[in-house]
Amino acid sequence: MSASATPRPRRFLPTGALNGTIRVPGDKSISHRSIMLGALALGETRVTGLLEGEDVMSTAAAMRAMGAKIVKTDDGEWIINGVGVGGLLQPETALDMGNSGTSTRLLMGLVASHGITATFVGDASLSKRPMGRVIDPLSTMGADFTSVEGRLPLTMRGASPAVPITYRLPMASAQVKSAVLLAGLNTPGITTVIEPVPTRDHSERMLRGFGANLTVDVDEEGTRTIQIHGPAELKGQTIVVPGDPSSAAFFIVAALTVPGSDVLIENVGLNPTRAGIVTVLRQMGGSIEEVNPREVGGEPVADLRVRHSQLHGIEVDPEIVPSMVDEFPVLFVAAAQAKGRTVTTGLEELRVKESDRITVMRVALELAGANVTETEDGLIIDGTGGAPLPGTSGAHHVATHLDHRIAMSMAIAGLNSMNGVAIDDTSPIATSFPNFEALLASLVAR
Ligand SMILES: O=C(O)C1=C[C@@H](OP(=O)(O)O)[C@@H](O)[C@H](O)C1
Ligand SMILES: C=C(OP(=O)(O)O)C(=O)O
Repeated sequence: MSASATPRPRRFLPTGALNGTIRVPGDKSISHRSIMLGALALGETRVTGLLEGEDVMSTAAAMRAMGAKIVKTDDGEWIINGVGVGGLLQPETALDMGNSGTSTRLLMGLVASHGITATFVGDASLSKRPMGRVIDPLSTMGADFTSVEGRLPLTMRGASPAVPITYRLPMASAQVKSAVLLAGLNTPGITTVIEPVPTRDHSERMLRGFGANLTVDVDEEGTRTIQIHGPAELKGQTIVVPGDPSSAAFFIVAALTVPGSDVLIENVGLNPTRAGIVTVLRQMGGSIEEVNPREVGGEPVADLRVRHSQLHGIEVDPEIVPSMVDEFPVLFVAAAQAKGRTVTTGLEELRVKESDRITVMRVALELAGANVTETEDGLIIDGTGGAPLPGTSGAHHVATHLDHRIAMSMAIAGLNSMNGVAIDDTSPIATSFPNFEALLASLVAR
């Protein structure tokens, strides 16, 4: 059981209606990539709206350790001066990835085609997560790894020159796809990733935006073939990071489930490869209105007006899973308060996130009085029909296992409950959403 050095327990009490306007922080996936590509580009990259969560700061520290100059100005803009593709320096000490799978796997891709050696370390949660999924293709490209069973701590020696490969993804993972494409940046020739099931496409969009020669072909079955020509030359860009739909999801579910709520969430990224949660919650009867749709930083964005709604259970189509892979914990919270049964399948990837999100959410929701059955690849949830959940009682605390999404999901479960929901540790929330508790407080009537 993993816990922070100084855990911060908290009981999230019933709030009454949530009302007001909030703006969620920048998208975590886009923030990581803007720092990585800025650090590899020639010239200056300017980023506004960067998520300043711990995960993204781990990426920034690693890119600094490999030679990039990264500073934040007084007005909140981030300025990155890159080293150029091929120019990464050997880090003098181990790269501390904290809790961040995205930092680890994407940076392993970058190091794989540079002639440097790097050691990756992480916290107790990250040290349990499988890295074999990137070690396999990157070894074929010529990188060499030392690890115990493909887990952190791990040392890798990049290949120079690396060998271009054609790699068919064995699981739906944007991190694996991105690791191979990023390795392809400094690999002479054409590196190809074949993606049978589409996953978030921020890497492809941003690599093109920085000037890489990258093509995407989609066949009649929907299989995507992505090719990058290396070595690439990237040029510094100006980037505006849209708000994170994965962070917005907590407040969408809060507003839908707490009676009387009416909340406007501004600037939410709605890239179709990320917006599955909005589709599914609408299928469940949720009132989510898109206001002022527009484009920010090459990504579709809108403000979302969300009103309390009577939700009903559905069978969630497994095909939509990759476009909402991080939103299932909070979807389970919505399902626990819906009318009737919600069935989810095809969620095997949830078992290898910061925690096993299927088992951990089953245990957490049961502790809060919900009716949940665990299957091999999902949960079946019989909802209350809108009535408040009992909540956790006495000294019982939900165990979050160093997983920010478990902590935030169960915080939201507390808002429409009888006793509130007590959580063992809120500190992991800072990995992706440092002002989550402050934004929640701002929506509660005083
Ligand atoms: O590429 C990314 O930025 C991410 C991809 C997803 O992971 P997988 O690729 O492991 O599915 C997601 O869960 C993670 O939060 C961020
Ligand atoms: C899975 C997640 O992130 P990562 O893989 O970067 O740790 C997440 O943010 O839910």
